[in-house]
Amino acid sequence: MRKNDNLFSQPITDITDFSFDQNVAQVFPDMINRSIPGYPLIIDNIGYLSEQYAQEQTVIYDLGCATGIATLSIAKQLTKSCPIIAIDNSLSMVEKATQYLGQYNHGADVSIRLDDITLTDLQPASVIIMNFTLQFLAPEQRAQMLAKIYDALLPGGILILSEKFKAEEELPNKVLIDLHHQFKKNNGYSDLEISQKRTALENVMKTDTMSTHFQRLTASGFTNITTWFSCFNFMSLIAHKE
Ligand SMILES: C[S@@+](CC[C@H](N)C(=O)[O-])C[C@H]1O[C@@H](n2cnc3c(N)ncnc32)[C@H](O)[C@@H]1O
Ligand SMILES: O=C(O)C(=O)C[C@]1(C(=O)O)C=C[C@@H](O)C=C1
Repeated sequence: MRKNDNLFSQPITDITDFSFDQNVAQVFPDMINRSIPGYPLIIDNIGYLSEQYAQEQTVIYDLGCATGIATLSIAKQLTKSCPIIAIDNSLSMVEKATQYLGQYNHGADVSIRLDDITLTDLQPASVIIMNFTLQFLAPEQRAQMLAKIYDALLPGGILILSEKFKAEEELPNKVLIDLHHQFKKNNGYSDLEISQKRTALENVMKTDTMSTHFQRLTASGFTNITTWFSCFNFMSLIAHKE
């Protein structure tokens, strides 16, 4: 049963920075489904794209796997013989992911690791997923992370990168934020919940513009960058290594 996210429903006098602690891990599936437009569609297609681009006997990474929702989608759709390695640096998330993946008889070789993705070495891989994870790294760590991913990818490999983004100009940005907030309201979040969570995220989730994403990926060597999903201020793209 999915636990309802009401973490920000009561007035909080001193709002602390958002972190992926036990409280968040408990309600995470509900939180992410009600917060990111098109999340189930993104998850389905991550599984589909992973199966399409996976190369036999190479690794598939899910970096910042949280409770393992994308990992499971990959595991369910994969017909190739590829180990799936899901990594997160939150113990509560890794515990949840282990429990969640354990409930399914998906038949894939999945390992879930507690590790910091900025510090861990990556093995040669054909598919690397970062589904709303890069945005939680410090901005100065992001180019280095992408360079490491690019180095680990085999020719023909792909990165699937999903992010919340900001528009270049103030008014378009406001339009996207308003639409997102309306989406959250339609999913049962109050104005107070929306604003308190926004404050909690302010210091820890610094979003980039689409042009920053494209430029940084291109500078790392990626080609044929395609935004395959976009709704309000959320997007998912696929970037190739030739
Ligand atoms: C928004 S969640 C990702 C959602 C998940 N990928 C999905 O598809 O449901 C971001 C995750 O990244 C993890 N994370 C943030 N920084 C990390 C780091 N340096 N190393 C490993 N995991 C990290 C957090 O613990 C959190 O679980
Ligand atoms: O809830 C919001 O307003 C968000 O910005 C969404 C977002 C994300 O983009 O990852 C932020 C934190 C939670 O992990 C779930 C969703």
